[in-house]
Amino acid sequence: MIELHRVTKTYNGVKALDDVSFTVHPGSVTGFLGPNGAGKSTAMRILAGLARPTSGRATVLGKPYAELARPGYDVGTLLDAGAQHPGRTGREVLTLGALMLGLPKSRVDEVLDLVGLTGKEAGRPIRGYSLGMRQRLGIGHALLGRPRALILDEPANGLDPQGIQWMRELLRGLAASGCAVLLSSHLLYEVEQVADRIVMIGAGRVLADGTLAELSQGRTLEQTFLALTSQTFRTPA
Ligand SMILES: Nc1ncnc2c1ncn2[C@@H]1O[C@H](COP(=O)(O)OP(=O)(O)OP(=O)(O)O)[C@@H](O)[C@H]1O
Repeated sequence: MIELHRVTKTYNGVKALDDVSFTVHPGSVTGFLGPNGAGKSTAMRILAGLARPTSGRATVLGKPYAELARPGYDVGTLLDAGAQHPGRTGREVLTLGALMLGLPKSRVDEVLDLVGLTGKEAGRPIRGYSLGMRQRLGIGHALLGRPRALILDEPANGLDPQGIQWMRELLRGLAASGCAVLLSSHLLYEVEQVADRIVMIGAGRVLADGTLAELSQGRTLEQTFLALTSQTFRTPA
């Protein structure tokens, strides 16, 4: 379970998150949607222990990230696919991750296979990777410890249609095995295909939280999104 309970985050007096609560249950893919600057990354960074809430509580499997005894086994995160050192190879990144978790080297090959990176690609420095390859590597890194919760910030960016279909099946499979998946994206059609629940935020506040059917009521997710978020845009003076 991934949970935010009444989380507020203030940067220099500006509320990036304002009393935000939602829950991602085991066995579900929850799409986390909102316009640019709505607060999605801030919420995910707080859940991953990279930022502190100004008030409220953020937990994964019942505990704040910093209190998890085995974080790499409990939660996998992909917050910025570009965050790896460009001089490292994909295999080196995964091997370092596996070493940190005490996993055998064979797990690196399993994960490469899972995310569809070939041995040749894995042996190349990341600076030569396409965005889609970086995303695949980042997803693989998040999955190394077979975590029970996944926090993925825009993982579909840069994936080609086959890659998007692959990710859809991967995330559905992970949810079917009991994983709680929180997935932010601006690709509304894709979210519609993969998510069973949606949390929509705008200007730091939760605008909607429910199943796709509850939110859409016969409309597309895009129509629902535009209707709900239009009030959160500021009109230029
Ligand atoms: N470190 C920071 N310092 C100051 N303000 C910040 C910081 N991080 C985020 N913000 C502000 O918090 C608000 C929410 O930003 P955030 O990156 O969480 O939005 P987002 O929904 O992830 O946007 P996007 O879809 O563009 O990635 C924005 O107004 C942003 O400028």
